[in-house]
Amino acid sequence: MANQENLPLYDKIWIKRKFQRAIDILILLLLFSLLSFRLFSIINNTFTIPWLLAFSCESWFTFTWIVILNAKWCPAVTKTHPNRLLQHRVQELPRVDLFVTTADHVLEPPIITFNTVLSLLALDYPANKLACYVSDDACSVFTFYGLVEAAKFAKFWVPFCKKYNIQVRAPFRYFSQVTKSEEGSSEFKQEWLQMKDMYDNLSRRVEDVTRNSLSLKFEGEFAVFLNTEKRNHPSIVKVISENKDDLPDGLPHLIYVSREKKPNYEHNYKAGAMNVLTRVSGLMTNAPFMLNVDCDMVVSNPKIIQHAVCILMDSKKGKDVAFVQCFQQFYDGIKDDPFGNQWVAAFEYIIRGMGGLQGPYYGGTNTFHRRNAIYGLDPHENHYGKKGKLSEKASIKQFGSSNEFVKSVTHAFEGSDYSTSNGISPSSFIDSAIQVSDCEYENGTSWGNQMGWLYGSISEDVPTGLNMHRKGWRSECCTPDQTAFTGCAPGGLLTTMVQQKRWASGLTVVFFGKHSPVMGILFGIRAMDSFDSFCDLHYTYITRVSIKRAIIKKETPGSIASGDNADAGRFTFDESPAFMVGTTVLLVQLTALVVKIVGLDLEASSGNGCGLGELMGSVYLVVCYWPFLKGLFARGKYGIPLSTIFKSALLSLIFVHFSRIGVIS
Ligand SMILES: O=c1ccn([C@@H]2O[C@H](COP(=O)(O)OP(=O)(O)O[C@H]3O[C@H](CO)[C@@H](O)[C@H](O)[C@H]3O)[C@@H](O)[C@H]2O)c(=O)[nH]1
Ligand SMILES: [Mn+2]
Repeated sequence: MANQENLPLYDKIWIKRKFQRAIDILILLLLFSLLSFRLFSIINNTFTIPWLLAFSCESWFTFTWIVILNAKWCPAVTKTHPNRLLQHRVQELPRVDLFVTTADHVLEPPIITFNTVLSLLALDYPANKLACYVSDDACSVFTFYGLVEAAKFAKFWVPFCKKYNIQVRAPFRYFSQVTKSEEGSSEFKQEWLQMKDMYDNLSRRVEDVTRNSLSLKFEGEFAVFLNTEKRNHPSIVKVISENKDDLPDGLPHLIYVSREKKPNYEHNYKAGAMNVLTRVSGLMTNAPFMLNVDCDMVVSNPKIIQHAVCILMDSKKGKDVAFVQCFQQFYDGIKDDPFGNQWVAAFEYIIRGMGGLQGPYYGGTNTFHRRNAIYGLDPHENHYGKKGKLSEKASIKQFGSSNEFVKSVTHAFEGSDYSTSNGISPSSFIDSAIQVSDCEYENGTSWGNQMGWLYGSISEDVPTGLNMHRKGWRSECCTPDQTAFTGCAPGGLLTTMVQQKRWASGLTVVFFGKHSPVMGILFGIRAMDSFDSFCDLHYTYITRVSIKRAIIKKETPGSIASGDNADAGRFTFDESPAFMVGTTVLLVQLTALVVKIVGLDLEASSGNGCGLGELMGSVYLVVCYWPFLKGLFARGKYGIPLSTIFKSALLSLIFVHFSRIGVIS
């Protein structure tokens, strides 16, 4: 019998998809024939600008398709074995620091954030190995208040979840799924009612306080928030709760961090926040691994850390893994989502495909990182130690001027656990934590530049992940049967537009920036999206096939609407001109179909008319615009406003009129 100790903690299984390959090749052939058609057409025609644009865009699409094929064609899944981890290595289970970022208490209400935090505090993992750090870029007293209250509730909620092995540990998700305590022992029913009551109380209190700031007194621990402004305030670091006795079945530490902000100081968005959390946690708990989640993600598989740790701790394959990426999955998404916000195809094909190569890209959330990789080591240095010890001067230059922090980096490099087990608790590091959260701390250091989360783009995840792969690190997907994290996908057109626009502009910066993937195409699949959007825009413009996607990337709406939870699963409309385009396209297609069916097809006899191909094209487009078709007949916010329908009808009439004149003449 094999020695259990030597069994791998995870296996990688390559999967074959022959049918998919056949389809992929077919598409490639079609793309090639389109290109040759263009090339031959130039022989008979004059060279025009639209021809050039069409040809360049189609060449780009062909090129990206080839790159995508490369990524898709050796998909792999990882299979983790947490039981092996637990049977033999309980003593050695590593610490994991948990990071949550929030930046706006209006768009990201405290209730959402503290639910994320509660789902993390309730993870199935020894509580004394976990610490949860929340970065608040809004410096919001409401978020802080919510966390303080949530920590009190956690004392009851976490034991309840563990006792009854509840799987969904974010209370708002749990209570929306289990709305009655009908099943289980009478003891369970009683405790369920208590929990529900406490949770309802908690959310009501936090909501009341958020709505009416007067009821909150700026005393005691809240005093520091008096006179702070979102973009102008000193660093605030507060240990909300502490597992002082180092109990595995206690609660993880909970720490609130709001880094210093000053006008005229670049704060570097989420990347800046992540680097501050990295330093504060380095001082306080210094876990070798760090999990980062956005405040709108919740854990839906309480054993996820065990799975991820299997990958990171595997003695053979795990050594050169810098990060483990869990997929983003969504609750309450739109059924048959017209925007593709749930990324189903992307995960299933592209990301799994990359899993068989150097690994998936870093998605920005739901990711476990290796601290030493974030600190800039490459896999070789991590394994064999850094060549020659860094002099004190060099370390300060690289990591900043906190001696305490530099000391913690040395410990991290040596792989030694030095903090709480020696009886030193997080609260003894408050002063140094405040120091490393200051605006000026990073001046002249390597933070955001060669190491940590990289600056220069609002899509910090792309350059940060690329940089890891460039250094030779691998990454792995972690997809246990039970979904690891769930979040809320944008539901409406507006939220989608804002997100896509931000991604496109962020990615464009990456594409042309310092860490540009142009040098390493294979690493750059995601950043290529930026160029895609550029080509999409021009291409849709020339062909007028689907102006919808072009519009999504053109518009610049003012604010992020995050509150479309109420509309979960439904497509909503308003008076925005953005909807006019889709409605017009739909009406034109419908008119074409009616004309064909009723037999008003004047030009058919001239041999110039519409055949089966065009008919199928129109039907296909109508299917693509299904949500709009439903919108034509629905009323209220789920229906297209009458004024929009009227304007679109006018536009399509004009369009149809001129097309017919064009054809007849
Ligand atoms: O100055 C900032 C801006 C944002 N955030 C936080 O960063 C996260 C992501 O920001 P969000 O505005 O929600 O962006 P999304 O487009 O929803 O996020 C996706 O895209 C981002 C950029 O590519 C990634 O960082 C995210 O992880 C990924 O989920 C949220 O928790 C924010 O609170 C900050 O902490 N500080
Ligand atoms: Mn988000």
